[in-house]
Amino acid sequence: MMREIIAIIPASGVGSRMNAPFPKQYLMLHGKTILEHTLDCFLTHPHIRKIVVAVSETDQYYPQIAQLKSDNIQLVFGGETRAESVFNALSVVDDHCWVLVHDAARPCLKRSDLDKLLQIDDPQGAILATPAIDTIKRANGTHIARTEDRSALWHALTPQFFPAGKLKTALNAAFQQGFTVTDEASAMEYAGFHPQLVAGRSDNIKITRPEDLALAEFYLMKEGT
Ligand SMILES: Nc1ccn([C@@H]2O[C@H](COP(=O)(O)OP(=O)(O)OP(=O)(O)O)[C@@H](O)[C@H]2O)c(=O)n1
Ligand SMILES: C[C@](O)(CO)[C@H](O)COP(=O)(O)O
Repeated sequence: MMREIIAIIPASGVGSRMNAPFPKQYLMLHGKTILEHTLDCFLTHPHIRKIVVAVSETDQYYPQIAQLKSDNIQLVFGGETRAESVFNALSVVDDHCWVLVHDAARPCLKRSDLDKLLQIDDPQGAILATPAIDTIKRANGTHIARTEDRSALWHALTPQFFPAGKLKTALNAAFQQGFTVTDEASAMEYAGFHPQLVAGRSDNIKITRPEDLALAEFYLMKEGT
């Protein structure tokens, strides 16, 4: 049976680490906003029925937001945290659907990675991730406490792919218990699930700091899916 797949794009952050005059998702790269680049991957996918974008109430009057309105894009208001923005987006998604949650700040996602994730039919869900390639240190203040065994450590990326009803319940439980959720998988883990790790491309970067812009511009220029 074909699953009904909805994309959720949390795009309500302020981008404080970017130190830009406005939220980083509205910065332009190659003539488009970062948000538009991110949406392209989902708007052109035949198996994604709808895209829910969580935007902030203060940004709702941006001209770029007005241009977003289309038949398969629905806007909701984000929350104080990324997790709350995702939860608000889930409120307009039926429980039986599957949701692909992807950061607006990750515009370099390739269709090949999206398709890899969509092939997973694991009831515990799945996330794109890349294995740690640097030596990882645990800090004690400004000094090294110890070196971690990186053989089983992965960097979580997005999209993260879950049954909508399970994710809603997991996020709600995490909020109720005051558990800090920095990605959807951590809420699902808190609920006792063990989502699958799907190896993704390392160029699926999250634009976070000013130095990330030039790299994203390069990756977006590169051909290939
Ligand atoms: N309350 C929030 C916070 C973040 N996000 C979104 O979550 C994604 C990843 O978050 P991050 O990179 O941390 O973005 P910001 O929170 O905007 O950045 P910063 O932490 O530097 O302020 C971004 O697309 C951001 O817009 C969101 O929808 N709602
Ligand atoms: C969801 C995420 O991109 C996975 O690595 C990351 O947790 C977002 O963190 P941020 O501090 O909200 O950027």
